[in-house]
Amino acid sequence: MVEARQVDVVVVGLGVGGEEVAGRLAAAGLKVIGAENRLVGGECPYWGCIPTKIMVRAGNALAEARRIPGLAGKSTVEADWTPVARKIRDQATDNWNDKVAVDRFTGKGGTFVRGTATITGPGRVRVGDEEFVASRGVVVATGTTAVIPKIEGLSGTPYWTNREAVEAATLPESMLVLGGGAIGCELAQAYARFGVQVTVIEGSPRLLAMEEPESGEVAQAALTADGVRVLTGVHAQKVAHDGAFQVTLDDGTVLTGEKLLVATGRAARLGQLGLENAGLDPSARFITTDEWMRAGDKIWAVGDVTGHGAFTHMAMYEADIAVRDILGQGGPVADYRALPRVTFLDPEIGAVGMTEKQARDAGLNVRVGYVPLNQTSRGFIHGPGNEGFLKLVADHDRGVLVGGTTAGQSGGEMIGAVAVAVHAEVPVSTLLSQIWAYPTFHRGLGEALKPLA
Ligand SMILES: Cc1cc2nc3c(=O)[nH]c(=O)nc-3n(C[C@H](O)[C@H](O)[C@H](O)COP(=O)(O)OP(=O)(O)OC[C@H]3O[C@@H](n4cnc5c(N)ncnc54)[C@H](O)[C@@H]3O)c2cc1C
Ligand SMILES: NC(=O)c1ccc[n+]([C@@H]2O[C@H](COP(=O)([O-])OP(=O)(O)OC[C@H]3O[C@@H](n4cnc5c(N)ncnc54)[C@H](O)[C@@H]3O)[C@@H](O)[C@H]2O)c1
Repeated sequence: MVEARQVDVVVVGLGVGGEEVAGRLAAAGLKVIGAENRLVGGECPYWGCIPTKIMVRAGNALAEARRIPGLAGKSTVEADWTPVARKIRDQATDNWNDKVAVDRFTGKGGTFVRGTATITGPGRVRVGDEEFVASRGVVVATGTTAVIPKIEGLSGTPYWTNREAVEAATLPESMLVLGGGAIGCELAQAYARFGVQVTVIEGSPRLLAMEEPESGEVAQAALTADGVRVLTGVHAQKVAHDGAFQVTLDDGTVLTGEKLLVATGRAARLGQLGLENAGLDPSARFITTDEWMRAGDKIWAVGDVTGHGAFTHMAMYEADIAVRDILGQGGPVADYRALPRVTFLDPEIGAVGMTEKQARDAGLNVRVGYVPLNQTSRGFIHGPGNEGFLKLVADHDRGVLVGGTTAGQSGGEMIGAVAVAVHAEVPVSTLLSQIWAYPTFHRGLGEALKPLA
């Protein structure tokens, strides 16, 4: 072991959040060590958001072409995965090579260290043979990895997680998907649109269990329309693999599939990080932070690892707060009231803030506005492909929106308007006096607002 190097900050994990923190601090002139044991950029560019949205975009193009009959003539669609896999490999991920990202960081003046970092004391981090002492502190941004449930026979089989599903150069004939959350649903629809026979097995009574019940219904209808078999309220009891997978459910049904995708959630792996050496609890599910992303003395945490929502925009948001704190720049602190999220199905399901149930459970005087998209002018014009709804949740006592869902064509774009209203606490009365362009999808928000007056 060589003598410990004195630096200003060590960032552990250079995924979305860590890369942002490390790059900005280095650009500001601090002596920054960025440690990453896999690829700089993290899950989002290599196995998450970007490649999966390339798949979704391609699948949506196929679906739209298949809507031409009855709308505009005839179409013959022949799906081909090759350009999708090529774009992911050659353009999006550089064949899973992070040289560009490493250069981006070192170009800002940061020092990059490849390897697994562990915290050895307050402000101290070891990576391989090197030890660093950070005078300002350590930022933990180690993200999450796929949870693999304890199901008899599963371990040891060649099951897939999102990583293998993203890296696939060719598609299987069939795929069983364990878990009907965002990952399971998005990948199920994309694969199905390329001709894969997909079955989704979801343990809870509905898909997208964290969102509005109506969102789960829309997701289930959309997947079913694409030929996906959706099973809810059932659990896998046993998994076997003999070239193909057999999954036995708790009701005795046996399902077979060429591949098995495990998409049953993600977890922060805190046990191996040495958090106890910095006074933090390594057995916790997530790292607890205050409004400045401080987890303790001279230690910050940002991104998935804080448990505030596993989204790239959350990692970027928290990174910005930690950077401002470390540089003493002040500004707004963390505020999670208007957290937006989009499940990239067709139809897209945008959501922000509280669901109706969350608002009721919080004891608010709730009013709800709801409009099916196909009952709006634009929905009528657009069909086929006009499934979805707009739902707004208001705190009637304060006269503001606390949440909303925009499911439908451009649902992920529409949610922006609701997010502004929730974030800025625009009075419902002000929103009701707004002019909404005709005939847009978002004009339906004006209708959904009416019962909230
Ligand atoms: C299939 C999929 C699709 C997704 N789609 C979206 C989407 O459309 N929109 C969206 O907002 N979010 C999406 N997400 C979530 C998004 O990818 C994550 O929220 C985001 O990557 C979190 O960033 P992070 O920096 O917290 O963690 P990560 O990106 O996971 O980065 C953490 C990094 O730390 C490294 N690391 C861990 N431990 C150590 C250690 N001890 N030493 C050194 N390095 C370490 C890891 O290798 C990793 O590179 C998706 C996720 C998945 C899996
Ligand atoms: N578009 C996006 O922003 C996007 C896309 C993908 C992922 N993500 C992020 O990644 C996170 C992880 O995604 P995910 O889909 O893996 O997790 P998730 O927590 O959203 O969904 C996992 C689902 O698996 C089910 N489940 C758990 N164990 C099961 C079992 N043994 N059998 C059957 N079902 C089981 C759960 O009931 C749940 O519905 C998301 O919560 C989200 O924050 C975001």
